[in-house]
Amino acid sequence: MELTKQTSKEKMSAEHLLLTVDDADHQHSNHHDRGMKFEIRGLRKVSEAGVTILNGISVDIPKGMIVGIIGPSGSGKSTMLRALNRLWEPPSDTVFLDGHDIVDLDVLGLRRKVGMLFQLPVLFQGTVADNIRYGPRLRGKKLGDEEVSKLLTLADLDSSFLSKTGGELSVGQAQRVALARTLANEPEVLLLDEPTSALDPISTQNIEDVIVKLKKKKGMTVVMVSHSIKQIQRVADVVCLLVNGEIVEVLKPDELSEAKHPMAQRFLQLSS
Ligand SMILES: Nc1ncnc2c1ncn2[C@@H]1O[C@H](COP(=O)(O)OP(=O)(O)OP(=O)(O)O)[C@@H](O)[C@H]1O
Repeated sequence: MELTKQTSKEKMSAEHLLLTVDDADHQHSNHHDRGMKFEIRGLRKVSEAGVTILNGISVDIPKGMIVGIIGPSGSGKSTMLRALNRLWEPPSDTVFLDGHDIVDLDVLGLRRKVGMLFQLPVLFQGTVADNIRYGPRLRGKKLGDEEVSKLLTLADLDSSFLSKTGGELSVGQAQRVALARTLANEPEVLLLDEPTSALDPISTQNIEDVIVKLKKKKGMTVVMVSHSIKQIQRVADVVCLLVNGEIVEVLKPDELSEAKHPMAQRFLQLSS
């Protein structure tokens, strides 16, 4: 994968950060039946108290890529992520999905296309199968047992989980059910807000494997907030460093040690 090389200063002053992808695997795969791109342009958020939370973020999130978002606590990572499916409503003309301003899209349709997974899974009452059938049922589609099992397999769980309830699952298993439930909506993009921070290393690896598989086999676009530099290095194709509501660096995972911004360097030193 080649990203257009820019100096840090050029990056900071660029109106937007354009990632040019030249990824042989990305371009020549036949499996890419999912994935949409986001363009974020000058995204700002100021709190009611006048505090700047996002300070004009501009970045492209290309189709079929895993984009990692890292940065210190309170830097605006979750706020940025939540703008992408309008859990926080961004201003018009700032977030575009395949060229469409997302505030003009039907919000439920947007959230089907742009699925989200949080730090802690919250399962609905009923069985695992009920949870997975929930989203499609809202659209009048009844998933058969085979389809439900396939979704479970995709999330690395076997059919023995179908009849279990939330209380019978570990947090890691529940997170995989939450992932299967999101995948039941056939999303094109996955937003992941620290999806493994409550999980043990094995469950973390399971989720990471599924995320990478979804990108490779389905061409899913993934935006992942993580506090773990190592995780981002394992999973992401490109990393955005967010400091004080601004993207100060866009790097390949193996270039993270070359981050120039002082806050970014400090964060990276403390995290590694
Ligand atoms: N609705 C809101 N009103 C006021 N302040 C907010 C609101 N939402 C977020 N903030 C503040 O904005 C800043 C960024 O929050 P955000 O949760 O996006 O950061 P983060 O980088 O995801 O942090 P963490 O890594 O701790 O989860 C924080 O200082 C937070 O307190």
